[in-house]
Amino acid sequence: MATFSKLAQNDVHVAANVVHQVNRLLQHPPARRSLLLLLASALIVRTAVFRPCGHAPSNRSKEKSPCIVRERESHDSDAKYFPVDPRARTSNGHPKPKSVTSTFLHQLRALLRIVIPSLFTKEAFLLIAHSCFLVLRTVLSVAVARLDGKIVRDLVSANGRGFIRGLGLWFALAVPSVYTNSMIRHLQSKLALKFRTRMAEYIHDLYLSPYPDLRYYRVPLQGVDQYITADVEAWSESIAGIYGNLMKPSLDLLLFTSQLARELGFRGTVLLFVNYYITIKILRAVTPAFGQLAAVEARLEGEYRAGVNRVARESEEIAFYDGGAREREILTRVYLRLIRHINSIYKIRIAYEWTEDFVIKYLWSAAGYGLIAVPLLITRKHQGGGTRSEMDGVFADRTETYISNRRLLLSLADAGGRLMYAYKDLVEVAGLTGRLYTLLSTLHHLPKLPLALPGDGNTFELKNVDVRIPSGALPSSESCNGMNGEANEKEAMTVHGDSSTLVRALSIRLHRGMHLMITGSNGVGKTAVARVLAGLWAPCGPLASVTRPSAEMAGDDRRRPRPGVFVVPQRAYMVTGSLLEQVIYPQSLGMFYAEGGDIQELQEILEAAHLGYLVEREGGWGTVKEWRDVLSGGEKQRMSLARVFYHRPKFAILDECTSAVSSDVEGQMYEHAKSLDISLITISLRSSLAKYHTHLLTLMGGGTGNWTLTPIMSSFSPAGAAGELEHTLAEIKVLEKKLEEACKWESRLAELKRR
Ligand SMILES: Nc1ncnc2c1ncn2[C@@H]1O[C@H](COP(=O)(O)OP(=O)(O)OP(=O)(O)O)[C@@H](O)[C@H]1O
Repeated sequence: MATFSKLAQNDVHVAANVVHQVNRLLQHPPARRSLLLLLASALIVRTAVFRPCGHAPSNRSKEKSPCIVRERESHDSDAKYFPVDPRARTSNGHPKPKSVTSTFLHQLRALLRIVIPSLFTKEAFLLIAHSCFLVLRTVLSVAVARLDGKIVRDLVSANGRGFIRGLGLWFALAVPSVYTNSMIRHLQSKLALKFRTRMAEYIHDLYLSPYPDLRYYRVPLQGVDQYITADVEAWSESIAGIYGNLMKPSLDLLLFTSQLARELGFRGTVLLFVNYYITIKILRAVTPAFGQLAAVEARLEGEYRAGVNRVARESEEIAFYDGGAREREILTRVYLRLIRHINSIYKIRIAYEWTEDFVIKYLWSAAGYGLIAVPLLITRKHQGGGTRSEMDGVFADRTETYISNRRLLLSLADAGGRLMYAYKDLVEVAGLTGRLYTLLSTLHHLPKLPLALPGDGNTFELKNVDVRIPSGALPSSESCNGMNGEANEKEAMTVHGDSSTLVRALSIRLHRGMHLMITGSNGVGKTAVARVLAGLWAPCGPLASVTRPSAEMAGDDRRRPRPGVFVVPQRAYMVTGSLLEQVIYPQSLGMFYAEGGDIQELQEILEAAHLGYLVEREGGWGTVKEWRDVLSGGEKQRMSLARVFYHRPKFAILDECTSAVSSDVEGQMYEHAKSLDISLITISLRSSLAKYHTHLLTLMGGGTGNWTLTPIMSSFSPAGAAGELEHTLAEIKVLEKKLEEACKWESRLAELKRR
């Protein structure tokens, strides 16, 4: 115990001695106070920021959810910070990278609002802590420079005690110095991660918006995955780094210059600033457009990544076609374009880095020698003469001044170098900022879909709807007009023009219990009608209106809500996850169990979809596989139907989703859906399906936009209904042929008139 207390006393003594010596070293009370203040704040920050690994929160449920679904109002109000600036894009729609301009500052401000929403956030706190450590590091650097001079002075004047004391202080200063350096690195990484999380959450909220009128549908940006993954990461890292990279050398420059100015006098200080000016002029002249180069590199990376993703996604089809060589050729071309660009950046960098090295390392050092020589050679020349000990003292003083100033000048050169690197980084950040801004402004200005009119909740109605192909561009030119008044008129989707109208003035009204089959030849616009019904495409036309059935909340007889509309697309989609999650999609596993999930019910649903064997074959409900590859085409389609049985929507839109299923199984599934009180809207060319429907919508095509809606009489025999459908399809073909001929005659007539 006595030993411990002695050791403790020793520690206290050593610490007191260190503080005393540092105080003496700094000499100036304000500098001393600020150093102590910074050390204290460093310790507080250390405790607040470093959470020991063993101190994980005991109650996981108390953890903040990583997903913030933003309020609708904040989505809308944020849009004003992201105006679409056409000058920020190139002709092919890609963002035009910027140098450090006002556009960059505007874009940066808009993005920083997202990652640091207020001063009372953890991000702001981390930034302040980071700044404190940066200031502390500069103060410590000055102290080290002064101490360096002092140690050499003691050595030259053979002061053994002073030399030993200086060495002790050297180690004492090393402790806060290394601590400060590691904290700066740690805080920078933490800041980058925080920025990334904020930005990723914000983008996820916009990209996969839960609001029906903001629903994600084909963002008109090529390689959107590159923007969301690599660009967000690179931007966060760069922004967190650039702050330290700019602030630290700027602080160093200020502090070292002020320290040096005291030694160099007026003439030396002016020369120092002339040196800065010349350096900036030279380096600005040789700095290439790094921002533009970085943005082009990110775009080419995105194209290469998209190519690899496409091959992975469509691997089986490519293998069937034996298209490996062709795909390799395409990928190689994209890859070589990327590599050529990176190589050209390297080449451009050589000249820049050569100049930068020469100016910062050699020119600055030479200028430094010159500046140090000014007081030594000129100002103090007249100080010669005196006794030997006086001369020794003068030499010791000069050596101390020389060593301190040389260290300060070397640090100054280093700070200058880092500032130049930071400038280069800043220009690169400008490119990334431009790309992220483009993504966010595009997401904020995606054309909103007009909301459906509230009906009685059980009716599906289209009135005077023109079905047109949307351009997918941002709202700028002509738009669909007339839907739900002026507000929607402005916001509705843009269109290519009249030739894009697939169906004109479509009016259909479906009640529960009615089943509609939509037919017509390929490319006539059947799926387009489904898109308008589902709300993915805007209905066009001056008097257009849509009434959609509403969802039914869970009640006594139902554990889960019943959607108004559920669409099964042509291409079966399998989600990442277990077999169970395939059936309940888009519901989550958590929701399934929260509603008292019933596995027996799921098994019955699979039986109804003729997939009862699947659970045993695949090793249970929890099996996770790449279902897209594991299930056959027909199985995937039956799984899609199983989802319909699980959710039991009021209306199900089935877009040719049973084409790979045998007719008898298809029929049984249709009957089962009807027995669950689901009204069917089927898109199909299979005449055998007509018998399960009450109405037939036939799209004429041929550019006319015409359509017919006829009831399928229940008194008809199935064979009769099928016969009627075949007859209709044959008639459509004849009409289409006639229309084609009419077009030819029209152009011939026009030609004759011209003559
Ligand atoms: N996003 C789009 N951009 C441009 N054109 C589109 C778009 N979507 C559909 N089209 C065009 O609209 C037309 C109708 O397409 P749709 O998918 O509705 O046809 P369909 O009747 O369902 O055909 P199929 O029977 O072959 O499935 C087609 O000519 C198609 O090329």
